[in-house]
Amino acid sequence: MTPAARVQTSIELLDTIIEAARTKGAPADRILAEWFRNNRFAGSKDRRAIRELVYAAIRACGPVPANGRAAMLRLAETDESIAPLFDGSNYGPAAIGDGEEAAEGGIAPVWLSEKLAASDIEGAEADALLGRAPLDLRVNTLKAERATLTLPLEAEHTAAPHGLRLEAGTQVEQWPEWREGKVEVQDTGSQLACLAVNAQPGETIIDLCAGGGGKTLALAAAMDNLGRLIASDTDRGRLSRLAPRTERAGATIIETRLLDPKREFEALADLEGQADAVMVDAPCSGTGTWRRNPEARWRLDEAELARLTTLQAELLDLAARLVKPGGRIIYVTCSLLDEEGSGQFSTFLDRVNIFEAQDFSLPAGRKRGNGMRLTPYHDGTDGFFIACAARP
Ligand SMILES: C[S@@+](CC[C@H](N)C(=O)[O-])C[C@H]1O[C@@H](n2cnc3c(N)ncnc32)[C@H](O)[C@@H]1O
Repeated sequence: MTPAARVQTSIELLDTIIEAARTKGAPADRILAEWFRNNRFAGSKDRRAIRELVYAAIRACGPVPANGRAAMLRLAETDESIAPLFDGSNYGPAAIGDGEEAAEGGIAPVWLSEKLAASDIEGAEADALLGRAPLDLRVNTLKAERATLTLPLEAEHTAAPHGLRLEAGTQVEQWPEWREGKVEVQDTGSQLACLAVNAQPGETIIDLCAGGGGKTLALAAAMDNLGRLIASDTDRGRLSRLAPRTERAGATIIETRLLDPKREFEALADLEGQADAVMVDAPCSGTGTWRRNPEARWRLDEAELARLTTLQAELLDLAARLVKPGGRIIYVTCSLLDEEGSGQFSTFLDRVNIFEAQDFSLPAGRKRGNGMRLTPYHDGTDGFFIACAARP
């Protein structure tokens, strides 16, 4: 493909991504993967260039752009190699018209930037939300040790005790060490959230919103495969992805429970007042993970945020019913909005007043309200709020 054709293809893909964000359709990475699958004429260099252009254009725009062309013109304002490719050539984009407007820049739609600023995420902190995430691994201590593991590429140690860092895009899934379950792909922030659980061998721990089980696997390793570890979620598809991962990781103590939305307690009733720890890795706006899916900024609206904060409160209340006396709740959200993080957690402590905030220390992060905050800017991790509530 010519460089101009790559730009035009990226514009068309951006049109699809923008429309999907407006209508809560497929995420950008899936849209790109499908296009690459259906257009085999695009070679690996074309695919890499198109991916770069599409993500750079998404990052360059704050509010939802009118269309892909406006998004690409926004990128052209900072990347001078792009404007000359609007040359009207075969398969290339039409020449830039007089007074043609580029999309608006910024961190996010205005309402969301304001909410972030009110949560002290502005300036360099906000800019870093749209950086590029490295590839972090967790060494699975059920099968290997960071100190002795050799990998095909040299990796640096992260702040997490079993964490390693590689360049974004490293194809670890092709490594024997990944296939043998010695390493898992997991952001350092997620690893530190699991560390805050302080999971011990022999405990009963519920990972209430386990999804595909990234954190469940880290908890199983911390528990040294001893005790009970219940992974629950309302999403059958996500939860079903846990089984092959469990097998690869050699985790033997994980039980999965599929929950019914609004009737979550029913599937967990036998665990009422039984858990040493409940981890609530709550569904959230994901403002801390924009490095990976920057178009998520365009999917969120105030109604969706309100739905999420209500659900988070309900899940905290459910966790409170499951914890035994002397047990703990670990609340985790990959959002940096206080209303999903420190605000949500403080409101919970006031509402269910038998719980007390418990201090804990992590090798990264700073205190925020009754918990800790990790940010891409300060900690080089995804953005997280992590807090612990103890039941006396
Ligand atoms: C932040 S993700 C969890 C990620 C997962 N813990 C991991 O480390 O890979 C939030 C999860 O909450 C789940 N969820 C949404 N509503 C729920 C509910 N009512 N009860 C339990 N889980 C729910 C979603 O399906 C999603 O998998």
